[in-house]
Amino acid sequence: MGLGECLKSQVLCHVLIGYVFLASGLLINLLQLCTLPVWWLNKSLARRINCRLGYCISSQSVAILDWWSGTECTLYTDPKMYPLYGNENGIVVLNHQFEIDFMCGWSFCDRFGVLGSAKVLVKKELAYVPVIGWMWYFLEIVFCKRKWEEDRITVSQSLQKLRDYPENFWFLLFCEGTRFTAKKHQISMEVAEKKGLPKLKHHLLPRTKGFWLTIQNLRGTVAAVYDSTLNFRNNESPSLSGILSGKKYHADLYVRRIPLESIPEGEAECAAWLHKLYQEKDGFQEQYIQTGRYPGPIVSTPRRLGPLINWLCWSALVLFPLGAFLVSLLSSGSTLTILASLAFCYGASLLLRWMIGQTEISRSSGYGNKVNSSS
Ligand SMILES: CCCCC/C=C\C/C=C\CCCCCCCC(=O)SCCNC(=O)CCNC(=O)[C@H](O)C(C)(C)COP(=O)(O)OP(=O)(O)OC[C@H]1O[C@@H](n2cnc3c(N)ncnc32)[C@H](O)[C@@H]1OP(=O)(O)O
Ligand SMILES: CCCCCCCCCCCCCCCCCC(=O)OC[C@@H](O)COP(=O)(O)O
Repeated sequence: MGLGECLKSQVLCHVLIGYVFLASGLLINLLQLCTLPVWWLNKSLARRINCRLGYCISSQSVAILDWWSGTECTLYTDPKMYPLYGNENGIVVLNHQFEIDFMCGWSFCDRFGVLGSAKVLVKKELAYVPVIGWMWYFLEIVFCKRKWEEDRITVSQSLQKLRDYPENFWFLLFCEGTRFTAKKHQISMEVAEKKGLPKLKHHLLPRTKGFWLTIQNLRGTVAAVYDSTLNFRNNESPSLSGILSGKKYHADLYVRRIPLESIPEGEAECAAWLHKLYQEKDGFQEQYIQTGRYPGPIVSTPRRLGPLINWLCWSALVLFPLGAFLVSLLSSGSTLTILASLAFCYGASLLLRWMIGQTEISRSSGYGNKVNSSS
C-alpha cells in the first residue's frame, strides 16, 4: 500500500473530511437562509445566488469522488448530441441500483456546467437531512411522499415553478421509485405479470405517474429526455464509505438523447412509452454485463478542477478555526470544556454516521416491498 492509499484509509482523514462537509455545509445553509429577502426583491438573482451556494456543497461530494477516490466516470453517447448537453434543459431517467449513483450524477452535472442547478424528484424523508436536504429547499428541488393522491398536486405545483428557472437544468427521475433489491424486484415483477407487461431482469418495474406528470408540466421548458444507464466495471459495489477510504471505482454511463416532442402526451400512451424504454434499458444492462460495453462510442469528459479548488478553499476556511480552537482548548486545561467538546464531537460523528447511512441500500425503505393498494 502506497503512502497516499495509507493516508486515505486513516480514520482521522475521514473525520476531517466529515467535519469540513458538515461545518462548511451548515455555514452555506445559513448563507442560503440569508438570501430570503433577495427572493422578494429579485427572484431570478436569488435563484442564481442559490445555484452558486448549492454548487459549493454538492461539488464537495464531486471532489471526494473525482479527486480523493480517483473514481473514473466514462460517458458513452452520440458525439453529435454532446454539444447540446448542458446547453438545454433535460429530464434524466436513470437506473437506481448503486449507493453512489447520485455522486456520479453530480460529477457528470459538473462536467456539463449544470451542477448548481441540478434538480431531482426526491422522497420527502431526505428533506430533513442536514446540509444536503436543507440546501434542496433553496434549490427548489421537487419533493414527493410517494403517495400519488398527494403528489399529483404538490409535485405538479413544484414543477410549474421550474418553468421560468433562469439557468439550464437537468431534472433527475428515478422512475423505479426506490433502490433495487432482490425482494423489491420479485414483487415488482409480480405486478408486471398482473399487468401483462414483459419481465425486466435488471430493473424494477417503473412507476409511470411521476414521469407523465413531469413531461406534462415541463413540456415547452425541457428539450429532451436523457435516457441514462449507469453501471460499474468488474461487478464493483461502490459505497460512500469506500469512496471516503480512497477506493477507486469505474463508472460507465450510457446516455441517449430523446427529443421531448417524440414522447406521447396522453397518460396511458406515455406510460406505455416508459415501459418500452425500460425494456430497452434492460437490454443495455444485459449487453454491458455480457460484453463490458454499451452500444455507443465513448466521449471524453475529463474531471474538472473546480470541485477540487472549491473543496480546498472551504477546508482551509473551516480547518483553520478548528486548529485554533484545539490549541486554546488544550492550553486552557479545563476538564469541563474538554469533556463538553468531546461530547459535541461524539454527537457530530453520530450525525455523520446517520447521514452516510441514508446512502446505504441495506437501510433502504420498505417502499416497493409490497404491492401498492392501487394495483
Ligand atoms: C447522469 C446524469 C445525472 C444527472 C443528475 C441530475 C441531478 C442530480 C441531483 C441530485 C442528486 C441527488 C439524488 C438523490 C436521490 C434520491 C431520489 C429518490 O428519492 S427516489 C424516490 C422518489 N422518486 C420517485 O419515486 C420517482 C418515481 N415514482 C413515481 O413517479 C410515482 O408515481 C410517484 C409520483 C412518486 C407516486 O408514488 P406512488 O407510490 O403513489 O406510486 P404510483 O401511484 O405510481 O404506484 C401505483 C402504481 O404502481 C404499481 N405498483 C404497485 N406496486 C408496485 C411495485 N412494487 N412495483 C412497481 N409498481 C407497483 C401499481 O400497480 C400502480 O400502477 P398504475 O400506475 O398502473 O396505477
Ligand atoms: C461528500 C463528502 C462526504 C462527507 C461525509 C458524509 C456526508 C454524507 C452525505 C450524505 C448525503 C445524503 C444524501 C442522500 C442521498 C441518497 C440518495 C438515495 O439514493 O436515496 C434513496 C432514494 O432514492 C430511494 O430510497 P429507498 O426507497 O431506496 O430507501
